[in-house]
Amino acid sequence: MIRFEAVAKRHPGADRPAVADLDLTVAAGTTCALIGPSGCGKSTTLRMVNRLVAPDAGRVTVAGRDVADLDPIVLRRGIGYVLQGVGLFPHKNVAENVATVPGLLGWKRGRIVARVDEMLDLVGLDPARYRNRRPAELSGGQRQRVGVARALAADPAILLMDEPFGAVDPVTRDRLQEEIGAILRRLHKTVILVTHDIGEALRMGDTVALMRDGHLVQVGTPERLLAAPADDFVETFLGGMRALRRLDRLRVHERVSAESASPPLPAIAPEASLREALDRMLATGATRLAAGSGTLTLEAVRDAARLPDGSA
Ligand SMILES: Nc1ncnc2c1ncn2[C@@H]1O[C@H](COP(=O)(O)OP(=O)(O)OP(=O)(O)O)[C@@H](O)[C@H]1O
Repeated sequence: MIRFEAVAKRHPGADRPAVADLDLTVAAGTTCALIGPSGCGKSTTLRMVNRLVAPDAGRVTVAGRDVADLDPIVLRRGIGYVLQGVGLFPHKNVAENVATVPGLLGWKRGRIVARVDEMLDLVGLDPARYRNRRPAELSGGQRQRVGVARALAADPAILLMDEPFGAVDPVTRDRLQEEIGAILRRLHKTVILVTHDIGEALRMGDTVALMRDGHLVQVGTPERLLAAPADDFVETFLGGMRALRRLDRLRVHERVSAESASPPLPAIAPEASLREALDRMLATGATRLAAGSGTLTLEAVRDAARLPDGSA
């Protein structure tokens, strides 16, 4: 369990606190998604858990112990940390990257080799194919998978993820959210996930904590936030998500226009959701997709995303 008790932090030279009077509990084995506008204090909150930032007031406890009383090096070895797009050692290969913490912990070589392969399998990378590659020889999504494998290698109880999928394309991001989310649930990890993406927060979070100006505005299950937003700010923040859920429900064939596609366009199955169609458009840069014998336009997807009363 991770607990923030009346935690406050003002960075040196800043005119206002990055985090103010924060109380938050993340139950063992659950994922808490921290979300809110840029600069609201999410990363500062996360970095107080592994002591990259020290609170000015209040305390942060892990499994009941104040992190301020723990040796930061020992503390960090027990916490996996995944960052956006970076963090892999560029001159080390995939296996060496994944082996970092087990190596620091003095594991025997045979155990490390077996663990590296196990972790690569876990995150969906064939060890034989990928273990000797350098990070530069991987796609963005594969790099993020290696980042997760490395963070989990020494089997930490806690994982801190700061915009872990922020640098990958939307289609890959969706897949990573599903797969990594399932792995973390299965392994019963206690996770704090910082994200800008409300879809990611609602998909991966057992609880979602919405912050604004250093304060916690609302915390609860995704269902609770959607059903009973605490105020207009939460409502507005969730508005985008409502539109995406609407696109999830509508099928491409419901919005296709009869005109045939020429010149050749990227194709989408008529049975696919409009959300998938939007992702395809974002990934390919195309504003029109071929769907069966018709065409789906970005305009049609935009129209569909609007709620009947026009509020989204
Ligand atoms: N090292 C620092 N020194 C001074 N001010 C800082 C420092 N780190 C963060 N801040 C300020 O503290 C506030 C909160 O920053 P923080 O990075 O926690 O927000 P965030 O919600 O994670 O933002 P983003 O979503 O843009 O990453 C911001 O106003 C930021 O400018």
